[in-house]
Amino acid sequence: MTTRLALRRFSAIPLRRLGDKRWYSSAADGFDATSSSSKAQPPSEAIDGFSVFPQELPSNAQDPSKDDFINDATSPPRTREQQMEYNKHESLRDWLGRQSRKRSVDEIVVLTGNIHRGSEILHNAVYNKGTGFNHSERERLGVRGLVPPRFFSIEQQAEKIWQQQVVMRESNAPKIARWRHLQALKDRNETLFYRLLQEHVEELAPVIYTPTVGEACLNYSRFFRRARGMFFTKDDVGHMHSMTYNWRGDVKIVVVTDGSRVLGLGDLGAHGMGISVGKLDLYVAGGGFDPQEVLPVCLDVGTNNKSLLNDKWYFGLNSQRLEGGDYYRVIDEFMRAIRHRWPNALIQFEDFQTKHALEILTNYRNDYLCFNDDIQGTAAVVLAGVYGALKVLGGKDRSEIRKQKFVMCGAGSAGMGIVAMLHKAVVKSGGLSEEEAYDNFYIMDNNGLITNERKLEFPREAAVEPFAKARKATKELPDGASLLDVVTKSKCTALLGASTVNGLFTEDVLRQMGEQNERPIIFPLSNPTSNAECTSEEAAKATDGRAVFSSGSPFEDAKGAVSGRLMRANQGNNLYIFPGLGLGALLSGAKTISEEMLVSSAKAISDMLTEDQIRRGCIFPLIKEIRNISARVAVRVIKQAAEEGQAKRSVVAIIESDDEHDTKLYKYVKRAQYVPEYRPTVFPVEESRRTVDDY
Ligand SMILES: NC(=O)c1ccc[n+]([C@@H]2O[C@H](COP(=O)([O-])OP(=O)(O)OC[C@H]3O[C@@H](n4cnc5c(N)ncnc54)[C@H](O)[C@@H]3O)[C@@H](O)[C@H]2O)c1
Ligand SMILES: O=C(O)C[C@H](O)C(=O)O
Ligand SMILES: [Mg+2]
Repeated sequence: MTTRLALRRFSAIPLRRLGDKRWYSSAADGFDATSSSSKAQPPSEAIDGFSVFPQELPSNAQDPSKDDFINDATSPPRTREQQMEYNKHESLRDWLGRQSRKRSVDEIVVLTGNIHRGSEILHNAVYNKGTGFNHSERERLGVRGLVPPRFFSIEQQAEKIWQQQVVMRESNAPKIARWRHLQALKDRNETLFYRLLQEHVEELAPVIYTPTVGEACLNYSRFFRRARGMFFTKDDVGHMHSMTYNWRGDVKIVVVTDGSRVLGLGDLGAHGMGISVGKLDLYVAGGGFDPQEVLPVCLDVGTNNKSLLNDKWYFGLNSQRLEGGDYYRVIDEFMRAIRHRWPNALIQFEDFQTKHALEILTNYRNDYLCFNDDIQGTAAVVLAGVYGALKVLGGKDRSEIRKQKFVMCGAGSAGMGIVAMLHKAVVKSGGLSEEEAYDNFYIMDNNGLITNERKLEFPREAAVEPFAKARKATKELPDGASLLDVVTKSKCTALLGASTVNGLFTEDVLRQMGEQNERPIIFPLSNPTSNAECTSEEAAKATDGRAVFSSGSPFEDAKGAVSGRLMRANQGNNLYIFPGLGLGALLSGAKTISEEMLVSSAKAISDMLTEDQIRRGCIFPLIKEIRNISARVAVRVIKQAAEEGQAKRSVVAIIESDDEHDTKLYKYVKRAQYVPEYRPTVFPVEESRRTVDDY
């Protein structure tokens, strides 16, 4: 305390950004910052005349509405342009010298929070830059001699790691080996990891996310190296509030799973952590969230997966899943704990089994900033895909959705989320009543076609009920009718799969789709690849390349067997939605996620398609554009929030400012996106006494 007071009196640097961090000083400076002794010396008496002063590393993801976004030259480089400039130089002298030979400084700020010096910095993935520490940082942080002598910029480092990935790709190394290579990088240098991911997102998304993340989740206990995220278990009930304080820093976004339905792989218990981590990697690389502000969570409420329970290395609780009230108590305490600690954080529910997913969403969606990715994110990406497909089909506008007849294979959280949103879109397109619009949908589950004769289990199948009621069983299409019969007799135009059943779209079924449609819409959405209802090759072969194809996991474009026509293999994965939706929701200041925000996200995506892409059969913009796609989605979400009266004043002011507000909002969002750039750790402030040549 006394030390702090001393600091306050003697330091030329304002303390306002210190927060509750302990400040740090090295022994070399002649006093121990952590001591409460009144003998502590003020920084101005540090032996080399410079104070060593802790602050948080400045993020370059900013609240762009704040005035202090633009720095003056004597505060740490915060904007990404300033940080990039700083990082080009091998020492402070070099950096300052280039700015102005006459520049003088008073203090040196060491921006490494309350962590220690030397090897501890090198072993901290947040601060570590490896060979990227410039000479001044090496000196000040006590890492001189602990890293190889030569300085490499982040661009050079990224190029080196990328070359290793290319070698692995070219030597057909398993994707999981590439996943491990990247996780190891993340464990030692997060900034470089995200830099690489951002630069090569098209090739690396399938490595760190779907489908490879599925394989990683299957073996997560064995792959475990370094703790990531937070686990809350059933044994933590009563302690969750306090546990959230074990997590450092501010959190803007939480992805939480209970591991009960990981992709199409079923109950993977505590291994579900892998999916939360993978989603958040895309929030960072694709959405522009600061990696310091994301929190992956796995709720370990047990598992019913026998092989995990019998696996002596399984790292989750060795017990059966909680059910009923006990289960919902865990969820509720978790939700309250998060809100108590980080009141503005967005919570994404991920991979909860269908029997709980809808109920959890219903319980919290009106009071918390939250959404379910599998129900809502998936629905929005499929709606975007259908709008994109209408363009490829030459439709004149979105209202043509009402002419489509959909067969949905899978009546789980994904399938029912999709049809609920498509049904609303059909009704909104005009011309059909709610009742009439149900006729555009045929829902199937493992027992075949679902009709009014089906006995539904409530509340689990409540979402199915209106579709079931409206589909009267007939002699032609009785309850339980087969997929081939349903496809043939319904004359459907679109075949969607969220069934988890690999090969469900058989050659007969695909061929029939091709016979009854000039351009059949075929979406095998189940993940990972091993669960897809069909491959791109199968769809292209059976339809001679005419299908408008989109799968949950990535496939290669494929050629029709007769004409050799190239069929575009789009990837219809909710990765197009969640990063931008989250970004928009948080930047707008919204308190809840509305259905209309999701619909706006879908429209934003299909609006981005270019004529050339449409000609080539693309129904989504390219994944390599994901940061811009996310920014476009965020703009629509912000505007929707404003329309609902949910947006904060500063963004409403932009919207009301003039006709150019879309461009302004876009810039606003882009400025808020974090860019993986090394954050300066050592920085001079206050021009007064010393000149550059003094150090
Ligand atoms: N592409 C994406 O972005 C995305 C998003 C979410 C979910 N998914 C995938 O969707 C799949 C389903 O997820 P869920 O949460 O709804 O799972 P779920 O297990 O709750 O639902 C699966 C449904 O498929 C039905 N089904 C099983 N066999 C069938 C068959 N032979 N014919 C027709 N239906 C059959 C089941 O009865 C059930 O209704 C998963 O593989 C998941 O990875 C993809
Ligand atoms: O995780 C994905 O790739 C998409 C989706 O959330 C799923 O559960 O399959
Ligand atoms: Mg999911």
